Amino acid sequence: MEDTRVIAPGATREDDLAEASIRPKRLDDYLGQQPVREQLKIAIEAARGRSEAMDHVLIFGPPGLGKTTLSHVIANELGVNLRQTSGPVIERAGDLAALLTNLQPHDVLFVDEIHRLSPVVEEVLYPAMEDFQIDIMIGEGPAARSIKLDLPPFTLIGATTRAGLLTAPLRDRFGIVQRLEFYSPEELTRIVRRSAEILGIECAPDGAGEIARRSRGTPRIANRLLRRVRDYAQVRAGGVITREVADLAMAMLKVDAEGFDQLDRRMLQMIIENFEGGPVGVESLAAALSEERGTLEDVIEPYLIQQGYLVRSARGRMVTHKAYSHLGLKAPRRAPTPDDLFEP
Ligand SMILES: Nc1ncnc2c1ncn2[C@@H]1O[C@H](COP(=O)(O)OP(=O)(O)OP(=O)(O)O)[C@@H](O)[C@H]1O
Ligand SMILES: [Mg+2]
Repeated sequence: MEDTRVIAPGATREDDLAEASIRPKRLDDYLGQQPVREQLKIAIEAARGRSEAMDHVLIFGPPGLGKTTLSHVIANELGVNLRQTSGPVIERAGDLAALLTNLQPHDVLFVDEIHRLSPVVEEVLYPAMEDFQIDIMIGEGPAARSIKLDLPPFTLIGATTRAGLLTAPLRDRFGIVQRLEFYSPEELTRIVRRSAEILGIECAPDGAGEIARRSRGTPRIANRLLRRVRDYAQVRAGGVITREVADLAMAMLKVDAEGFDQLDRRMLQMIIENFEGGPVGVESLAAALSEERGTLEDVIEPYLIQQGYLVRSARGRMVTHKAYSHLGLKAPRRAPTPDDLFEP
């Protein structure tokens, strides 16, 4: 996903290049996500101890929280190879068969955007995950027949932005399901300080804290803001990132005190001004903002909801008092609730 917002959680090409050196490779460098790390540590050790392939893992969470990173970390810790592919790339059952039959025993097959697998490919995946077997068709027409192939035992790691997008039978076949949460400012501070050290950036603790607080709970954004603030510090402030320098740089980038940018604010403002604070359906909102529905649901909303600026109900999205005050607006005496739609 190419995006020009400085706080867009999706990866840009610049991110990919810059991230190569700072992306954690071991579990010890994968900061935060304590419960996830603890459970995986045990699963990894157990699999290694038994010399078996580890159970299949499903990782879900908003963009930029570390799904791809964690998959690589798992393979590294298991001491196996990782093959990477993604849901939309596997077009035919044969593509998947080729990937699976080329794995070494205990290897990791990482399928990004696993919710976008085609139904036909998904069917092939079920017996592969369950019994390490696939049925493939040989030949065409009347001579066609299906043969069973044994696969090396492997670990499938699937990543998706929302678990709800997966079909139930696929989801049920993962022994380990992990949800990544937004990072706390403290965790992000540690991530910023680690990245600064690797990149040789001089960053005072309060400077790192300021960057962390404005990173929407997302390591990818934290690392990107670090690079932008570094540029600013270098050109305007003698190279050292202090809190004041971070503040000035962020003002220039139009990232506000909560880490929201114009799109976040536009969305909250739109709900308030055009939809009386909500509830408004996601489709109407997407149309009004000229954004894709998926972008709102996967990228913009999760953090606004987690931070309590927005609530999602069956009737649509509503802003909270917090949103009014953040935008410097006076909230109606009672912020609307779904009950308002019913006659007394
Ligand atoms: N727990 C972590 N500790 C330190 N850095 C992290 C952590 N998680 C992620 N990062 C950093 O954030 C960057 C983005 O993470 P990653 O690419 O794994 O996100 P993702 O969840 O796969 O995103 P997408 O949904 O866009 O694929 C990584 O390159 C890495 O440097
Ligand atoms: Mg990823």
